[in-house]
Amino acid sequence: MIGRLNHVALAVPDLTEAAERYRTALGASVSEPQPLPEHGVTAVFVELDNTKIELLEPLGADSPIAAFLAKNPRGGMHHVCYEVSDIRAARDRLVASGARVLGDGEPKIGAHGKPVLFLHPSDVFGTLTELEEV
Ligand SMILES: CC[C@H](C(=O)O)C(=O)SCCNC(=O)CCNC(=O)[C@H](O)C(C)(C)COP(=O)(O)OP(=O)(O)OC[C@H]1O[C@@H](n2cnc3c(N)ncnc32)[C@H](O)[C@@H]1OP(=O)(O)O
Ligand SMILES: [Co+2]
Repeated sequence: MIGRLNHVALAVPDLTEAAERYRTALGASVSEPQPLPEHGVTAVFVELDNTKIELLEPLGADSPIAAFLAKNPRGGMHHVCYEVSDIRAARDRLVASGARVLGDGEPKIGAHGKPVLFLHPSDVFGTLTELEEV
């Protein structure tokens, strides 16, 4: 069911500083900032040969990553994202296995313009897990 690793997301306290560090010290190709108000974050993507790194900073008062950054003020690994071909079938299979889907359970459009869902970290061994339909 799950396919490629689409991205690994890092929450950072300062997106501009993090993007610049990836560009200069790590020599990476980094996208321009992408505000995602419906998700409460601003994101950039670091393009790698085999996957992407998503750098995230909070956007707005109700950002879902604010509590994470309060606990991890220097930033930290926030979630992984796997690709699936049918996100509703994947959701239904995971819910049938006892996993909780966050939000109202309906896929939302993510940073890549594709439907995404999140599984509660407690149901996937402590790692917040995103699915993206490709
Ligand atoms: C979709 C656009 C973009 C894309 O790729 O396209 C993105 O990826 S946007 C990413 C930002 N959006 C989300 O993360 C949405 C899903 N996340 C959530 O709904 C929350 O972050 C949630 C529910 C996972 C945690 O919310 P919050 O931290 O406010 O709640 P708690 O503090 O009560 O935490 C509950 C429990 O979960 C543990 N936790 C929290 N965040 C993480 C994490 N990133 N990885 C692992 N575990 C996490 C937290 O420590 C608590 O554990 P407990 O043992 O109960 O103390
Ligand atoms: Co993501």
